[in-house]
Amino acid sequence: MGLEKKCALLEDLIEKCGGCAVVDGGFATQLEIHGAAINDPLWSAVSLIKSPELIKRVHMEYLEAGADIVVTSSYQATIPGFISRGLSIEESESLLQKSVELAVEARDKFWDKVSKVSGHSYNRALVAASIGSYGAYLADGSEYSGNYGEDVSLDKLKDFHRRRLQVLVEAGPDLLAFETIPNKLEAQACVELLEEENVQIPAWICFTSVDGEKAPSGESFEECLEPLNKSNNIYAVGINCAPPQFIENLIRKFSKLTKKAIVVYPNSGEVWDGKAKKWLPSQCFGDDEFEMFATKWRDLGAKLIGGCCRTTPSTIKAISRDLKRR
Ligand SMILES: C[S+](C)CC[C@H](N)C(=O)O
Ligand SMILES: N[C@@H](CCS)C(=O)O
Ligand SMILES: [Zn+2]
Repeated sequence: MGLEKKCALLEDLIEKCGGCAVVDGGFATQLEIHGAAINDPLWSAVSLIKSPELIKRVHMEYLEAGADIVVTSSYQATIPGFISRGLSIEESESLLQKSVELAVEARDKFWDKVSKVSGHSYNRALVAASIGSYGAYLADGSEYSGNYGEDVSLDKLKDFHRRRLQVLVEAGPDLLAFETIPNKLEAQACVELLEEENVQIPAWICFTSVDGEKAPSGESFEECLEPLNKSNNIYAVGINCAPPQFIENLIRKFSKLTKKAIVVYPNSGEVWDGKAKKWLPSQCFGDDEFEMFATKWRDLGAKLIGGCCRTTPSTIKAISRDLKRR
């Protein structure tokens, strides 16, 4: 299936949802709720090695909550990351492939079950392969600073992303989700790579923001979106894992800067301490607040809305209930 047909699948889904599809919530958060130990350089991707069944369970929980799109467990899964754990290249690539398979299996199993129930309100979900930023791989919280150092060039970022992208694409997801991109250079690397590799799967690129105005690097979103707006591979652009109170302003800003669909899936408002590897308490938003926010974000034009870290299936249930109240 070519790029146009895959884009049409996503467009159909958004239409079936009444104009705004629901993305799932914090994947790592739900793993932890089930007791997974992810204080690890591979973070949530450590579960691909240790507990693949749990990954499937978490996908199922988000599907049951009403997610129309599930994001795979590959955010911090990288070939060099797995190799530094003693795995071979072949084993590393097969874990990346597995991340897509687990989500596809969960989606198919769930859809097989609910599609037989008359009057159900679910849609057949799509699977988005997560591609975390270079900063996520560094595991030092630099996805929130954008500070990759002087020696990180466009080519280095493309080299970092290339093989993982090829393997994930080969595994056949419906979408690609570039997550927590903190600067223009990496956004540009991702776009150029999609083109160079002739990828036929629509992608979204989401940035983080720590001030609600700019990318973490200090670059304006006008600059950051410039290479994305020109690309046919990019279906949507937006923000993930930033605090929810920033989102309204950022949707307004993005609507002036792009014709692409807008995707937002903020975290709960807590702040990641990259050194201590834990979430610090901060102004934190619960499910009821997310439900109210979701209506507002939809009315402002967002086409894909969900939650990121520290949100759970109950958050997604609240968002889904709200957005699908027709
Ligand atoms: C989205 S952050 C909470 C993921 C974890 C981070 N890359 C780290 O390893 O510290
Ligand atoms: N999708 C990621 C989080 C991105 S910040 C995960 O939970 O593994
Ligand atoms: Zn997150």
